[in-house]
Formats: sequence, structure tokens, C-alpha cells
Amino acid sequence: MELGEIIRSLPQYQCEKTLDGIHISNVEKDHRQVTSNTLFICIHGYTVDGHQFAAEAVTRGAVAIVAEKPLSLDVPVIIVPNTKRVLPQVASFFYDYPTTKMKMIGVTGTNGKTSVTHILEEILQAATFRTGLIGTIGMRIQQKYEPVNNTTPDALVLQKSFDQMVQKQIDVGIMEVSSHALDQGRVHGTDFDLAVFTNLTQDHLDYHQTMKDYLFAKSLLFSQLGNSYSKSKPKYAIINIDDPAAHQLIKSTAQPVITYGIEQEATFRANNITLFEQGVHFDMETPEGTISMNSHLIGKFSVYNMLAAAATAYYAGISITTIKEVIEQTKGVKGRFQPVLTEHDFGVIVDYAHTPDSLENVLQTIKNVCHGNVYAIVGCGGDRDRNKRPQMADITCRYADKAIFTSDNPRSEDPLAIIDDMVVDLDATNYQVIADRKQAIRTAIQQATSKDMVLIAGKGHETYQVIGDHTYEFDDEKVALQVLQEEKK
Ligand SMILES: CC(=O)N[C@H]1[C@@H](OP(=O)(O)OP(=O)(O)OC[C@H]2O[C@@H](n3ccc(=O)[nH]c3=O)[C@H](O)[C@@H]2O)O[C@H](CO)[C@@H](O)[C@@H]1O[C@H](C)C(=O)N[C@@H](C)C(=O)N[C@H](CCC(=O)O)C(=O)O
Ligand SMILES: Nc1ncnc2c1ncn2[C@@H]1O[C@H](COP(=O)(O)OP(=O)(O)OP(=O)(O)O)[C@@H](O)[C@H]1O
Ligand SMILES: N[C@H](CCC[C@H](N)C(=O)O)C(=O)O
Ligand SMILES: [Mg+2]
Repeated sequence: MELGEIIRSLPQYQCEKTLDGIHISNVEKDHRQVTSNTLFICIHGYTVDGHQFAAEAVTRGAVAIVAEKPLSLDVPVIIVPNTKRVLPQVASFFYDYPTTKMKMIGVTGTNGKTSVTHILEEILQAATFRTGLIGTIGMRIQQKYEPVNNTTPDALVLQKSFDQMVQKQIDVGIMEVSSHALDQGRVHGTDFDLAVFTNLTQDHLDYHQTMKDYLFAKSLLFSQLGNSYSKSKPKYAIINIDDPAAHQLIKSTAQPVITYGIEQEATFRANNITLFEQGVHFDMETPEGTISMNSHLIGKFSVYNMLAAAATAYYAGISITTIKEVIEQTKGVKGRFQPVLTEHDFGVIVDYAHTPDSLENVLQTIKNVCHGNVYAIVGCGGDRDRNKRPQMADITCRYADKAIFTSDNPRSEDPLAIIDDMVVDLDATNYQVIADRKQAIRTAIQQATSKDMVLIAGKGHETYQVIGDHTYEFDDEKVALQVLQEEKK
């Protein structure tokens, strides 16, 4: 694409050199990715200022630079007021607005995004749609996951991925939309058709400061959902009506609202819920009548995820019959209430609960089905929301018979200092501190006896543990299996 074509699409810019005759074959914001004929965009980040890499980008092949200030370089330097706002504009223009060429589903909320997007992927694939998925576990176009740096990557990575999806004739893009992404405009330029809200509870207060700011960030997905009614590309906001934030989100959007829930009247509503150790039964009210559902997924929170997926799939054009069939078959996602297969008479569950609400839901679910003692191995991530630490410790001690506080990903923090933050005001005494995660898992497994259940919370699908500057291999499921074997239990 010609540089002039890209730059003239911007509302405001200045450049002293001619833009003509320069061909752009790549756009980058990281100088390490620059190749010949790249347009390099300098981003002033949280950690470093990308302007300092502009000269190196030119050495590597950048033929033009977008910046917020003059830089003395031999290539054209296009000055704009704010490169962060320009990035999504250039990205979607360069890749020719790929999300207008497929159906796009965005799922936001504190908990349940990965779970809901995966159920949706299964339903859509069963209905023979070709799907592209982006989220915490990675990106996958139809089959294999590729790693992504963020649950919701930046606009450039996103638009490039959507372009790949269009090239591969993907019908529906499904993605998790994090509050950080909404706040930073990573999804500017993404034309969502269905925007889904799971729930809002405390997390990320290190970043958003207050719950009001956190809610505002979430609401952007709904306020930015289309700007006109369109027959060819109808838009829907799919909202969990039981969540206290629901009404604020409904007010944020001009598009038709579809509700789901358990407590309140809703378009998709679950009644007569029976929770079992092996799954859940419920009746689901739908626009086509009530159907009975039998699922392998566990816990009331999973009912919410199934309702969200069902409502979204229905308004994406899938039949109720297919929705029911797939939901009844699905076994869930790696690391979300995942049983570790043991031949022993106690259960071990790996779960990604890393917020107070998710931990409470999961422990409540285990408590309801466990006939012995509940062991919970819980830690909190370093360099993340500190407010949730004492809450998570308190919840653990309230539900578990025996709590073991350990390390999650301590990152740059002292593991014991994180655990201190967790237990500092704790009145309960039914806990032990074992900072070494493997040792914590071993201790619980050594102590567990018939009918007990051991919850290993916080890291779910993760295959690593970040301690200081090092990333070590660590997979809760594998470690649990190894310990079970070593302990001959
Ligand atoms: C706080 C935050 O959101 N940071 C994001 C931000 O990083 P940053 O601003 O620190 O970037 P930076 O390192 O200062 O770099 C600035 C610029 O210089 C460039 N650069 C940098 C170094 C270099 O050698 N050369 C170079 O060109 C960079 O490419 C960039 O353009 O931009 C990066 C690229 O888009 C993101 O990967 C990064 O996410 C970090 C890793 C992160 O941890 N983010 C978390 C808070 C987050 O976003 N989490 C949510 C999930 C939440 C949930 O699931 O609940 C998510 O969506 O992942
Ligand atoms: N609807 C829900 N409500 C509350 N808790 C849930 C819900 N769904 C899942 N959980 C719990 O939250 C954990 C994380 O679920 P999931 O990975 O689907 O959420 P997420 O929103 O993608 O999280 P992240 O923000 O880290 O990407 C699960 O392991 C489970 O413990
Ligand atoms: N998306 C979540 C992941 C947390 C996972 C937990 N294992 C941790 O490292 O804190 C976050 O950024 O808060
Ligand atoms: Mg996720």
C-alpha cells in the first residue's frame, strides 16, 4: 500500500518530506519486528518510549515513521497528536477493515470470558462455521493455538490476525475483550456484531483504581457497538441481567439488548437448576420455548456461561437444537474446573480462579458436592491488584476445611510478602503457609483421604511460573499427577 494513501486517511498530520512514491508492506510498533518497507509507529508506553527506537527501526528497514515529535531521520517523519490513537486507525486501514468482512463476537466481564468464548467456538464449529478465536489461552484459527502476549492483543496484532482470518475464510471471529484493552483502545477499529457481558466483580484495581472506572472500561464495548441499525449486519448486546452492572451497560448501548440470567426475567433464563458432582441439569427458557439441558459442566457459574453462549449463538443464527447438542457434550476448557484424572478415592481439581468472586464460586461448588474435607491451595499474582489478596484468603478459609497459601506468579514481589498481604488480617486459623507451590500441592495430596477434594486454584491452563525475572516450567495438572505418583496415592 502507498504511504500517502495511509497517511491521508488520518484526520490530522504534519510531514515536511514527500509521502509520494513510498511503498509500505508492513506496519510495526516494535522496532524488533521491523523489516524492509515498514511504517514504524512510535508509542510512548508504560515502560519505555518507542520514539527512542525510531533510528534503529530505520536501520532495520523502516521507510517512514509516525511520531508525536520531530525526529531527525532521513525518512519521512509524520507527526500526529497521539500515536496511540493513530495505531488502530492505521492498522484497520492497512488491513482493509477485516472485521467488516466477518461476524465478530466480543466477550467482556471479570470472569467467564475464556469459558464462554470456548463454548461458543464449539457451537459455531458444530454449525459448520469457520471460526477464529483470540483470548487468554492464545489465538487459534480453526485448529491449533498460537501464543498471544495479552488476552486482548494491541490493535496492530488484532487487525493483522483478523486479516489472516479473512484470508482463511473465517466466518466468525470470537474474542475475549479485557478491560485493559477497552481502556487502551486496543479494539478501536474492530466492528463487533455481538457484544457479551458476563459479570463484574473486583479485579484489576491496580490498573483501574476504582470499580467505577473498571465498569466504565467494560461499558465501552457496548457504547462502541455499531452506530446505526443495519439489516445486513445486525448488532446485539447480550447482557447478564442478574449482575448489578447490567442496567448501566444496557444504558451504554443503542443496539438491541438480549438478556440472560437465573434470578431475573430474561430472554434466556435457567430454571429448576440441579447441581451434581458430575454436572448440572436445568430448564432453559429460550425465544422458542423451554428446553431441558443436561451438562457436564459444574457449578452455578457454569450455568451463566452456558446461558451467555446459548444466547449469543442463537443471535448469531444457530438453531436451538444445535446449541443444546453442543452444550450437552462440551467438557469445558483446560484449567477451568478441570478434574485431574486420578484413580484415588479423593478428587483433585485445577481451576483458574484468581479473583475473589471466581474463588468463592468454585469453592462453593466444591463444598456443595464434596462429602469429605476440602483442601484449597491458593496464591495471588505479584505486581497485580493487591486489594484482592486479603479477600481471597478470607474466602478460602471460609469455605475450605484446610487452606494452604502458596505462590501464584510472584513476578517481581517477594513470595512471602504476597502471602503476608493475604493473611495479615485473617482471624481464621485453618491455614498453612507453604510458599513453594509444588510442596503446597504435595502437602495437600499427602493429607487428603477418602472423599476429600483438593482445589489447586489460580493458574489453570498456565504452563509456567514467573518468579523474579525467571519463567519456570510449571503446570498444576502435571505437578499434581507427578506428586500423586510419587506419593503412591
Ligand atoms: C500495562 C499494559 O497494558 N501494558 C501493555 C503495553 O505495554 P507497555 O506500554 O509497557 O509497552 P512498552 O514496553 O512501554 O513499549 C512501548 C513501545 O515501545 C516499543 N518497543 C519496546 C521495546 C523495544 O525494545 N522496542 C520497541 O519498539 C513497544 O513495542 C511499544 O510500542 O503494551 C504492550 C503491547 O501492546 C502490552 O503487551 C502490555 O501489556 C502487558 C504485558 C500487560 O501485562 N498487560 C496487562 C495489564 C493486560 O493488558 N492484561 C489484560 C488481561 C486482563 C484479564 O484477562 O483479566 C490483557 O488483555 O492481556
Ligand atoms: N461466569 C462466571 N462467574 C464467576 N466465576 C467464573 C465464571 N466462569 C468461570 N469462573 C471462574 O473464573 C475462572 C476463570 O474463568 P475464565 O478463564 O473463563 O475467565 P476469564 O474472564 O477469561 O478470566 P481472565 O480475565 O483471566 O481472562 C474459572 O476458572 C472459574 O473459577
Ligand atoms: N488475566 C489475569 C491473569 C492472572 C493469572 C494469575 N495466575 C496471576 O498470574 O496473577 C490477570 O492479568 O490478572
Ligand atoms: Mg480469559
